[in-house]
Amino acid sequence: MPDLALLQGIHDEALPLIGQGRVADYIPALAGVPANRLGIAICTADGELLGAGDYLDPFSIQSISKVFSLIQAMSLYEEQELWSRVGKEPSGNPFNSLVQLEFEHGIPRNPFINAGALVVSDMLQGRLSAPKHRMLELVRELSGNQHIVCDKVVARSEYEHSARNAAICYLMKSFGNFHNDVDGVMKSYFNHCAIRMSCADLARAFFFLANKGVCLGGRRMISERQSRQVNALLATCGLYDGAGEFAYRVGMPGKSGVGGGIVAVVPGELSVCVWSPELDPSGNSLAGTRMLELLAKRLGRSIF
Ligand SMILES: NC(=O)CC[C@H](N)C(=O)O
Repeated sequence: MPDLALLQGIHDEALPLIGQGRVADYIPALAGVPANRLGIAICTADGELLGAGDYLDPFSIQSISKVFSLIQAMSLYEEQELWSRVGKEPSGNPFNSLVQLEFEHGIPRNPFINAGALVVSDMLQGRLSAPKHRMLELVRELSGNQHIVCDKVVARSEYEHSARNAAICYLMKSFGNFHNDVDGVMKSYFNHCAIRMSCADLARAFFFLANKGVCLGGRRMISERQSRQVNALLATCGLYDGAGEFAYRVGMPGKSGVGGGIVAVVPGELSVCVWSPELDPSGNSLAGTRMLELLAKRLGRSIF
């Protein structure tokens, strides 16, 4: 069982890695985040929360929001309709790559790269009257924290530097796989990415994937089968072109974001979130991955 001493030890061991990665700078508002932050929080099967380091500091969740968007789409669309517009395969390419999309006729490889999440956001736009608000409601319910908000400065900064994401949307539109106004969908997508949550919030929010689809508050968010499906996609596609390396080193379904957060789950046992803003070349938190690797090793856990 994880305890505070274990988490503190993992935190202290990863601390010297700070300085070896790079804070994301392609979104100017993110570049200003202090690089020396390091936090870890675990939510155990009985709902208890343990944390070490900066685990209560909110940060930009970025691509971690792609998991929340996917589960919204899974409850609004038939399985067949959803998966006819986005694939279930690892991309092996950077998260914001365009090349594969051209070859594959505008169908993104999976929902956890930008193209896939933008298609999912397009689908949500078609069914939800206030997508930004609904997302906040969802993360507040999942984490049990009513104070979670979106950072408008980060959302604006992303919008002002959105050429590549816009190109992805228009390329998909040219193939008939994007139906709504590009600007409107991108604004929702950036608002989702700019939500601020702490390791404690995210560890609690991902509890449902360790608990067969039922969240901490007791509500069923997705079916048990869907929960297994999401975990399978996270294990194969959650870390962009670093998914294989992450599976090898950590062995848990996980999702990273360029804000430096990574969430992971051991089904039936725990959900965990680590945060450290400096990233490796694939855009995954460098010290964060190390903390998860140490956790998996110390607890002797892996889904493989
Ligand atoms: N990998 C990420 O976290 C990317 C999310 C970021 N908001 C983007 O669209 O580029």
